[in-house]
Order: sequence, then structure tokens, then C-alpha cells
Amino acid sequence: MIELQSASVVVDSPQGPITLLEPTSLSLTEHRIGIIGPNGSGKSTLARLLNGLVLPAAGQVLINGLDTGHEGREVRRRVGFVFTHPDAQLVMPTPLEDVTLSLRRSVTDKRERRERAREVLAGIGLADRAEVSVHALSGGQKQLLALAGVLATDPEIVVADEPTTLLDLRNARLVADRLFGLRQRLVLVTHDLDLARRCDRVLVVDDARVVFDGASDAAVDHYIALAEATP
Ligand SMILES: Nc1ncnc2c1ncn2[C@@H]1O[C@H](COP(=O)(O)OP(=O)(O)OP(=O)(O)O)[C@@H](O)[C@H]1O
Repeated sequence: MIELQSASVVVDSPQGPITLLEPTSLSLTEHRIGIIGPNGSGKSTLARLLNGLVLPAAGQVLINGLDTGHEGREVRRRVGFVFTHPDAQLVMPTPLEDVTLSLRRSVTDKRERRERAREVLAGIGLADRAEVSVHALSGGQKQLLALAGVLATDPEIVVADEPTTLLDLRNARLVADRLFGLRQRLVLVTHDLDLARRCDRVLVVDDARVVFDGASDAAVDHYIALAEATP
């Protein structure tokens, strides 16, 4: 379970503290949770709270009982984070090496790890790209590889921050289908309202607050009404 207990996010600026997320309390137990809202509203901030990339200024964030403030390492092991830009998480020269690195904790034998990495790559359709430079991959292939790297760590929860934004229709569908096929709990930040509609529960964030929390169709309607009401 993902639990926010009056969790707020505040950053310092030369003009004084800025609140990026007002105190928020949530219990997220659904399989697929969407987060939608306007640019700059606080969606990424909320997503980053869930794996301790951002820590609450007050309140608590608990992931399956672990406090992100005190047990950050344990939390990051359980919560895989997929960034909008896959380059942010592809650290090795080739796909094979990248996935092999992600498997270092779960598979101790080196040879077995490489074999397993090849299987993972085959599973995302990149078997023939295993040993090319990651820079030679297309945007969609990179995003699939980044996702595969996250999944190779066997997280309990996957948080994805606009993972399809940079992709064309075909690749966006590939990545989305992969995300929605996961057995793990998925928290998905997205501007794609069709994807939001596929979630079991959707949070609408506006102006550093969760302004709606409910079923996906009602949440999307709320967001559209909000956008239409904004001058
Ligand atoms: N470290 C920071 N210092 C100051 N302001 C920040 C910081 N991080 C984010 N912000 C500001 O906080 C607000 C919320 O940012 P956030 O990235 O959470 O928005 P978002 O809803 O994900 O936006 P988008 O849809 O554009 O990605 C924005 O106005 C952003 O400029």
C-alpha cells in the first residue's frame, strides 16, 4: 500500500519557501493509479515522493509500511521509477550491459545474469539490439529498455512519469501496453487522457493539491472542466 499522511513538499527559493504540494493524505491500494493535471501543477512532485526522490517537508510517505524519510534505500528497491527521458536512466553503453547491471542484485552468478539479461531483452523485442550502442536505439526502444531495466530489479511498485510523452503512436502503445500488462502496482503520471481512462483510480492535481480523486472517467471529466474554466 502507498500511504501519504499529511505529506507536503516545500522548497526554498530566494523569494522564500515555495509549496510544491500542499499537505496531502492518500491511501493508494488500486492496481493502476493515474495522476493527471496541468503543467506545473505538482504531478511529478507527487510521483517523486513515492520513491523518496523527493522527501516530504512535513508528514510521512509510507510504501508498504516503509517510511521514505528513514528507509529511502529500502523504498527505492521496492519502487521502480520510469522517467520521461529514458536517457536519464540508461547508464551503460549497450542494452545488454544495462540490463545486466539492473540484475546485479537479483542474479549473483555473472554468466546467468548475462543470459537472463538476454531473455529480458528478447521479451521486449530487443534481442537483435543487445550489443549495439544505446545511442543507436530509437526513442521507443530506449523507453522500453529503461522500463525493462526497472522491471529487472523486480520492484513491487512501478511509478512512471509521462513515459509515453516523447514517443510516436506505435511506440507509445508498445510502452503503454507493457505498463498496463504489469502485475505490479502502477502509478502513472500522464497527459494522455486515454491512458488515464484505463486506470482504476485517477488523481487530478492542480495548483499543488489533489483536487479530485476517484474513478477515471469522472476524473478526466473533472480535468477537462478545469481546463475549460481556466482563462
Ligand atoms: N526543485 C524545485 N525548485 C523550485 N521549484 C520547483 C522544483 N521542482 C519543481 N518546481 C516547481 O514546482 C511546480 C510543480 O512541478 P512538477 O514538476 O511537479 O509539475 P508537473 O505537474 O509534473 O508538470 P508538467 O506537467 O509540466 O511535467 C512547477 O511550478 C515547478 O516549476
